[in-house]
Amino acid sequence: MSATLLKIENLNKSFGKKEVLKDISFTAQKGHIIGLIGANGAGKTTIMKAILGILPFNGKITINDKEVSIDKHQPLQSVGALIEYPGLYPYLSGREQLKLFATGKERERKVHNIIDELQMNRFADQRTKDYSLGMKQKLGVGLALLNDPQFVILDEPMNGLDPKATKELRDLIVREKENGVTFLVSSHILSELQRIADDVVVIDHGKIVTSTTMERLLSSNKKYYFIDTNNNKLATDILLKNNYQVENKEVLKIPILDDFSINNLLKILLSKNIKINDIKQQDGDLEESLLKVLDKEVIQA
Ligand SMILES: Nc1ncnc2c1ncn2[C@@H]1O[C@H](COP(=O)(O)OP(=O)(O)OP(=O)(O)O)[C@@H](O)[C@H]1O
Repeated sequence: MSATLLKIENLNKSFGKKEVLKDISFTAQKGHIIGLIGANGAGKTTIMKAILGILPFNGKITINDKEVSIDKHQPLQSVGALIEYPGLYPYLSGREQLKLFATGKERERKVHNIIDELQMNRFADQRTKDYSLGMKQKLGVGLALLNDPQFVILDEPMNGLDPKATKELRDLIVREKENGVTFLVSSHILSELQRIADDVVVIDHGKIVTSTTMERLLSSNKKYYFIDTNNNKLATDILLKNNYQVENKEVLKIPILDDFSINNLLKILLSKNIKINDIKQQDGDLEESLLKVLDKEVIQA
């Protein structure tokens, strides 16, 4: 059996004359967490709706090698999803709604487990009309995970969650992944998914900009030395003359490239009587580099 759970080939979608998805192709391997990253309006929700067969599209989508479309929903039986805002019944409690949607055997156990896992005990018996955005979001995630799905699609699940709830949700996703569940999780904030996603698909204006592993994306992030001296202007001039790159001249910001040697750099500065006040190493801001990639795409488009 193939290790590919989801396969999307040449997915195109227009609303009227507006092309919203342009030739999207990617796969999700079983047991992986795939982060779908893109700014608001990039097309994340539309991709998810296409996978769930709730809108017509051009192209081919398969789950476990079985085709999904607006009128082929059979492969979706083992799929759980939270798309946009969870549709909740305001006068039912969270527990009642979970009971309503629990299927198969052991419904009580499923409801009990999910309330426990998501730490919803405190508010599970309140009517959802009184829930905060974060509580609604948790219940929405609970509904998506309720029936022991093989594949879970979560659209911006961290929306409205405080840092503690965000961490709990991240931990839950990772635990479920360890049980073999596959996830497609969207966010417009890379750092929300940075620690959990195995693979990442970055989309912008309906096109894939990058599709790679999270590890590779992170390793493309530059590292820098930040050096403060008694004369940063002079130190910058000296380093530029010696073919170093210096990105910021207030405090010297020097990218660490392949053949970089901090010893050689310091030797040069010390030989010119420059005094080093401070030196530290730091990773670049991945979010920032990603935005640069996206900006370039926008300019080229
Ligand atoms: N039913 C619709 N009719 C017309 N345009 C639509 C429809 N649904 C989505 N769009 C447009 O498609 C584009 C992609 O929307 P989509 O909701 O997929 O983006 P997104 O990446 O999920 O963004 P967000 O995080 O803001 O939801 C947007 O320009 C949106 O306005």
